[in-house]
Amino acid sequence: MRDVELVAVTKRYGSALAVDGIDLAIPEGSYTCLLGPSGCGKTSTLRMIAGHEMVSEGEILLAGRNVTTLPPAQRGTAMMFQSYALFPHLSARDNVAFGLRMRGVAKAERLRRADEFLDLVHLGPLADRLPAQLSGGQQQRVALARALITEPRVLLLDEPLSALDPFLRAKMREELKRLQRELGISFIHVTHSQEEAMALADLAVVMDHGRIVQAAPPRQIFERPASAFVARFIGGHNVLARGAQAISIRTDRCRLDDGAEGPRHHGHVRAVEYLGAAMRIVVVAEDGTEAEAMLPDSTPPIALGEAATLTWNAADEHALAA
Ligand SMILES: Nc1ncnc2c1ncn2[C@@H]1O[C@H](COP(=O)(O)OP(=O)(O)OP(=O)(O)O)[C@@H](O)[C@H]1O
Repeated sequence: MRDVELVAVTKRYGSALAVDGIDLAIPEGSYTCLLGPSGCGKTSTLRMIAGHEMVSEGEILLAGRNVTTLPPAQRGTAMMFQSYALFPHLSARDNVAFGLRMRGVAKAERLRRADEFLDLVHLGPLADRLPAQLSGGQQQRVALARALITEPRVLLLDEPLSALDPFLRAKMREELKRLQRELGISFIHVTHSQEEAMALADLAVVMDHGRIVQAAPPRQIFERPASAFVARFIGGHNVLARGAQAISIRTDRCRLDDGAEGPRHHGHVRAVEYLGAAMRIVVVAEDGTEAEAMLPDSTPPIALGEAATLTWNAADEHALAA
């Protein structure tokens, strides 16, 4: 069973093509991240699934039902926006209960359910506070509870973590994953962050210019990027030429020349960064080709401008499609 299926979905704004005939199947109860550079069509795709944007061509199925022309409230989806859009004059509890008011649920039942969902996001004790009396992270939990109280089959999240500081972002990230697992519904999450997608996704969907360039579990994308674009975008890879063939090699598989057999990249050191658990160096060859390596933090100091040779095992090279 699939929670969401996109069939040849295209979105045009006037003559501008934002999403270009994409097919995508999202398995039941899974966490999907849509990622890619700015303008690649992530948000348009999410908004078409929600019904906030009509498709120009193609079909959208939710749990096997064709919802292409249905309004948002009849789709079984809920959306959590980047800006949380809470009502400033309503308490956290009333904000959460609001989702049910629109559906004609009686007041006592609404408030009881609102408390249940506030507990789910660990905000039970703050139910009476107004949004202005809550931190950004807490407001976001209220918004999350408000989206979840309608018991959607699919929760859509548009860059939900981008407004948070790095510490809170990591905490909320864990929280999102926990909720998705506990509720057993599908989350579809738009992000700019490769790291976020890696950490959260069962299925990571990399987009470029309105197309899906790879859709696979994060580990598979990292170990076998489909193209030079994906290898560069996902990070942690060097993309190098082998004659007419492009290959990728993980930067953590590169090491300083230790005399062992293997491909080599010789040049001088252009950058050295101490990253705590690792040291990142960039080596530029005579012809301008760059390669970087994540070296163990125990590596002896290397000076800028020094000659250096990187090497790796040929078996770790991955051939890229053109
Ligand atoms: N309402 C609109 N009218 C016209 N063009 C639009 C509209 N919304 C989006 N676009 C264009 O469609 C393309 C895809 O936009 P979309 O917002 O889906 O990309 P995105 O990947 O979510 O980008 P970002 O990461 O910057 O939010 C872009 O070129 C954008 O300029």
